[in-house]
Amino acid sequence: MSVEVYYDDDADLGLIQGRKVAVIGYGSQGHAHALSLRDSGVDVVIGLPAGSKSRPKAEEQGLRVLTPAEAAAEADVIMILAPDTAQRALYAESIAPNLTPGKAIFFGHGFNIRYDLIKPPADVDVAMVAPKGPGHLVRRQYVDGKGVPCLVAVEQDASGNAFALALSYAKAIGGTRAGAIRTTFKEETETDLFGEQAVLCGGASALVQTGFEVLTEAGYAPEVAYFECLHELKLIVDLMYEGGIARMRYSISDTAEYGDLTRGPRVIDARVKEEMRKILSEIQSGEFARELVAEEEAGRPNFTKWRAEGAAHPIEETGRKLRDMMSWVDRPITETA
Ligand SMILES: NC(=O)C1=CN([C@@H]2O[C@H](COP(=O)(O)OP(=O)(O)OC[C@H]3O[C@@H](n4cnc5c(N)ncnc54)[C@H](OP(=O)(O)O)[C@@H]3O)[C@@H](O)[C@H]2O)C=CC1
Ligand SMILES: CC[C@](O)(C(C)=O)C(=O)O
Ligand SMILES: [Mg+2]
Ligand SMILES: [Mg+2]
Repeated sequence: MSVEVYYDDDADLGLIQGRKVAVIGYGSQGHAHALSLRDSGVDVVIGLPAGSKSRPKAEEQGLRVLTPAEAAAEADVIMILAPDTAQRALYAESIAPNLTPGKAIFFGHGFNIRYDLIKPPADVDVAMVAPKGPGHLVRRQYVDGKGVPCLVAVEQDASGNAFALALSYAKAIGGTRAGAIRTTFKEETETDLFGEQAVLCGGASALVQTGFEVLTEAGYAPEVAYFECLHELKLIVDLMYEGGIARMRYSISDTAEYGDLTRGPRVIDARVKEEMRKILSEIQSGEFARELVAEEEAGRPNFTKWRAEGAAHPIEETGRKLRDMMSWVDRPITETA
């Protein structure tokens, strides 16, 4: 199945330049969208609660900051870039009363629409512009004259022009420089959750921690285990990123490649694949979303405990010491904020 990809020449920047955009939230994605929209000639206002710690950052960058309700009231296009778990209450309290007919509500991830946590009225456009990369990279690429590919979707086309407007927004943040792929809220949400849970974040973190534990419990030095299980992962992933798994295998030794081909499938075996399918079905059925919402409503008791346990894992202390020896690992991820 082929996808539709749109580039700069397919998008009319004038559409978004003719609207006032409220960016609600000024974190990883919010700062990247807001600064790049502004640099693309768009009239932007930031919506943040009164006590938000992001307020000084946005103000230092010369942006006008209002409350979410005030920003939504002023704007024609309201981009929601607050945490997914905060969006339902934010929408009910501050956005819905100001989402008047003819406006557009945009998202950076489809979670709250896909799981019916937010139900906009029928007379507004509902669309998504979701960069496929962390916000700080989105901003850095824009500044460098490049862009991060993004997904664009329309859930509700009240104006008849929602896709063109979303594409225009994607152009303003650099997305169509690299390519904007048309998708649906359902596809973006389900694949994004699956990717971060099974492979990118959950799968990779568990693989690294487990490998480190096996080596250190067998008596090997934590420093050596860190290099083998975490540090070198970036070097290997960079090769995959540049030329696929085949390119990575071309670069490594025959010894490593033979071990990869024979041992990899023993680590990620049929049981792991079955578990991945189960994780996907929990995403598709809404079970994961219900669990996340319940955890949030209960005040994050498990989330907080598991986050602290992860931060206390011995690999973190070893990593801190070793990274001090690496002068090139010194570019803070927040530097564009
Ligand atoms: N991180 C990423 O790179 C990606 C994120 N996305 C999506 O983008 C969206 C934003 O995620 P992300 O950028 O990671 O979020 P962050 O956690 O980095 O930032 C959230 C921002 O929202 C503010 N905020 C918190 N609560 C509220 C509220 N009630 N009303 C208004 N603002 C609030 C925070 O302020 P304070 O500083 O006060 O907490 C902060 O400025 C999510 O939908 C996410 O799934 C999509 C692709 C990649
Ligand atoms: C991989 C994590 C992510 O989906 C992302 C940066 O794309 C997220 O939700 O942060
Ligand atoms: Mg993602
Ligand atoms: Mg995600």
